[in-house]
Amino acid sequence: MLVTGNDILVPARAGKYGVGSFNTNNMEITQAIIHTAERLRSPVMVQMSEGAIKYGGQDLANIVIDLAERATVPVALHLDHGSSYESALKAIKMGFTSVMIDASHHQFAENIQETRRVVEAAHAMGISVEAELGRLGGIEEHIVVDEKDAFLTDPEEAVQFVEQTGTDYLAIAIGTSHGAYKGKGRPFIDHERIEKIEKLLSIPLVAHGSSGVPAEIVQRFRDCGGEIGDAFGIADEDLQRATQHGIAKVNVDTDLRLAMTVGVREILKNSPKEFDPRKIMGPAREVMSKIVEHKLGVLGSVGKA
Ligand SMILES: O=C(COP(=O)(O)O)N(O)CCCOP(=O)(O)O
Ligand SMILES: [Zn+2]
Repeated sequence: MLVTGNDILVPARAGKYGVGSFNTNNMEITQAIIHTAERLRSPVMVQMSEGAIKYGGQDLANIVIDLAERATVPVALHLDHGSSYESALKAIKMGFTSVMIDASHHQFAENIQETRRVVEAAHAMGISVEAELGRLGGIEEHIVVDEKDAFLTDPEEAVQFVEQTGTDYLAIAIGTSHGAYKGKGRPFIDHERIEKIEKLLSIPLVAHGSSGVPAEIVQRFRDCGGEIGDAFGIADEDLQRATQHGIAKVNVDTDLRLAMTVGVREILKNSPKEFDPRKIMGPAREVMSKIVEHKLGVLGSVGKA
């Protein structure tokens, strides 16, 4: 059933498990997310960035909404990284049941002001809101301590921010970063910071940049002609620890991008005569479903619906 983000994330925070929030850009990605969640009796969030909305528009949103409405588990449609009040309202008009206003690149006061505007409008329409404080940035050994802190979320500021905006859930910067290159080996995650914020805030916390970039998928990507550098993602153990301390929404996009591409490349490489889209996108959907299944297992949401 199609529900709001709060309907899914408030129980997740209370139950100390994470909910995967997977980006979609087409039908097959959407099916892999929702059908796998149904099979595993797991709540799930499907998110579209502004880039996905530009690419697929209401057509893609309607695919998500239709699958979500018919799903036997709770599904929310979430705007990922909404860049303005107007973008958030447009998404709500399109049928989104959760919206992010990402004003984290503004000064603290402006972030509060912009976020509060969206919260007031969204709440008037029964839609829940994600905001962001702090800035995602990979943490590398060479970044000195004070620079590192400039990126990461300040726990005391987070309390003020939530009190003054009324946001339903908060994306915090804890050392993760978007994309396939999150730091050598096992990227740094500031668990102490998460645990400080957990003690101060009772709302669901959000981790962006949480793809695991599994070595097996990276190798398959290379083996079928893909070119990728030293790619590393967030360790399963780090995600599991974070979900025990307030992280309830976990963003994953890169893993599904890699999985879909591996599925397509392997078919095109191994079956050069193939040009039936169902025989190309179908296997890609399978590779993605396996990634979703693994993630839901890591986050502990299996059987929670
Ligand atoms: O946190 C994440 C993804 O993290 P990941 O790269 O670790 O999967 N996201 O919010 C996904 C952002 C996708 O935006 P766009 O469609 O504009 O490229
Ligand atoms: Zn993000």
